[in-house]
Amino acid sequence: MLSFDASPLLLSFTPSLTSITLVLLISFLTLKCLRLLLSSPDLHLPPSPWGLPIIGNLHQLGNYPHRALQALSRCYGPLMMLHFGSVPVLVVSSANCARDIMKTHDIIFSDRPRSTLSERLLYHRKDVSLAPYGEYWRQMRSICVLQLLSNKRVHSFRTVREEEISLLMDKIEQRRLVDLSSVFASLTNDIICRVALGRKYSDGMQGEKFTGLLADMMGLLGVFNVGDFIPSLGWINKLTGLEAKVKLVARGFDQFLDEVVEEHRRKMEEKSIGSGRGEDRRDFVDVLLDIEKDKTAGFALAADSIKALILDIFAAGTDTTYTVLEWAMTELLRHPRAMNNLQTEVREITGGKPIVTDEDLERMHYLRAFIKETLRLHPPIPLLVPRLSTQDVKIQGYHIAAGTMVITNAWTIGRDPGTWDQPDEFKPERFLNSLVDFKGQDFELIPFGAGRRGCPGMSFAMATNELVLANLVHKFDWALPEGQKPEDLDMTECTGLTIHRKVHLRAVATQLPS
Ligand code: HEM
Repeated sequence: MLSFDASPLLLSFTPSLTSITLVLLISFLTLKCLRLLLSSPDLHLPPSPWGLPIIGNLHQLGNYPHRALQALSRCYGPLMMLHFGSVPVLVVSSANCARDIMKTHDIIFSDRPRSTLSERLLYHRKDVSLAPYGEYWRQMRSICVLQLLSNKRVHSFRTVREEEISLLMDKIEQRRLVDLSSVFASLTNDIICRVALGRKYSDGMQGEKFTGLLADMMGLLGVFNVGDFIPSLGWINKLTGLEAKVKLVARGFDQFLDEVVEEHRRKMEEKSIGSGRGEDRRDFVDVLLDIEKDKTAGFALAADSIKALILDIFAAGTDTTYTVLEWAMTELLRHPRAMNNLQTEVREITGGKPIVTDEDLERMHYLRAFIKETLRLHPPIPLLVPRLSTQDVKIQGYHIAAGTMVITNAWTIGRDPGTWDQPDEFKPERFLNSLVDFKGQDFELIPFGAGRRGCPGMSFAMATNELVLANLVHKFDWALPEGQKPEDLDMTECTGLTIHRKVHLRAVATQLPS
């Protein structure tokens, strides 16, 4: 090791030289202090709860980070700076601050932080949700929107929705006591499978494998990966078997998707698409293979990108949609008056028709208000999807550095007493004479996020949610299983990325005389 003894040098200094050095040193320090003082407004950081060495604030998150962060924001305000290990994390907990991030400075906050586990599952960010902000993301997102999620495309899938909902009604008719959580999960899976892959994958060995893989993937996407925040602890995943599980699921899905793509290629070669199937019968994989083949999109769509897009649609679209249905039915069973209002509206508008259709939905204002209230109190992804700042910026006078991860607590924002009357009460009526919507313009209600990275699947999800709920209350009366009172209904949330019920929702259906 190098050592340096300064004393002989100091002794050799003449007095005048020493004083010059001293003056220089003092001036240097004064200048440094002045610079610090002058620049201090730029370094005005958001308030931070006290953290621990190495782990920072991780110990304060608990099992339900959206709730823990709400409690912290009550002490530290709507903009807090936390540290998850070594990563600075800005937590946003008010509509005004969310507007600053997702509207005023949207472009600065349009990137996503890296997540090792998700990257392995989603083809190293070749999907849309996790792709870094830039040209690749723009192209992938525009393919998803144009080919699958636009209003026009969503409308074109109406037959699929109607057929699947009709099958659901038949299932319920046969059962009486219904595990609503399970039937909603299979319904949303089946709908997405049909529009994305061209057929259902819910039966037989292949179906079992697919649903198992999907459940595993959703679980893994919600796992908190300590190595992303404390790199020195990355080895823990090897020890716990998490890394092996991620590899297994990623490989399993890759094989499954290879088979799906192969099946589509074969059919294309047999010319079954051009001749036998009409334009609107083509599924998402067909469209992606067309883009790959004729390169009209102006860029090459690689095989991994195709698989990543398909996987993204399942990861982003299934659990979220069924979670809304699950909480909506939970709240209906807890609030008989709301159930009565909804049934009255649906039955009046639908008249004697056997099923509710898309046209009827347009006039169902209570249904819309009811779903908004469900999304306000139970946003399926309460902390949205994290963003990453790409440059230094000032938000509400605070300095936010480039590379800061941003978490927006939609759950807390939805329960802000400054915005809502009796914010913890379930009152759909609050939306009846209100223009507030969840489309990303009103920051007090942002279950789908907002701005450039806002959810492109909103219309797709709402088309299913509205039609399912309307049909369920149109055809059946609903009650809790015998002996269970509405006030006793277990409301425990599960942990993870998408917050659905911990305990499956079961209810008794009684068919109305037609
Ligand atoms: C009720 C159902 C849904 C909810 C609550 C929901 C919520 C969200 C949220 C919070 C984000 C992040 C937004 C942001 O960063 O500002 C997001 C992104 C996304 N969602 Fe949804 N989503 C739902 C349904 C769907 C469906 C059905 C699909 C597709 C079939 C979908 C596809 C996507 C995609 C691809 C992204 C990534 C967008 C990007 O990063 O550019 N979502 N969603």
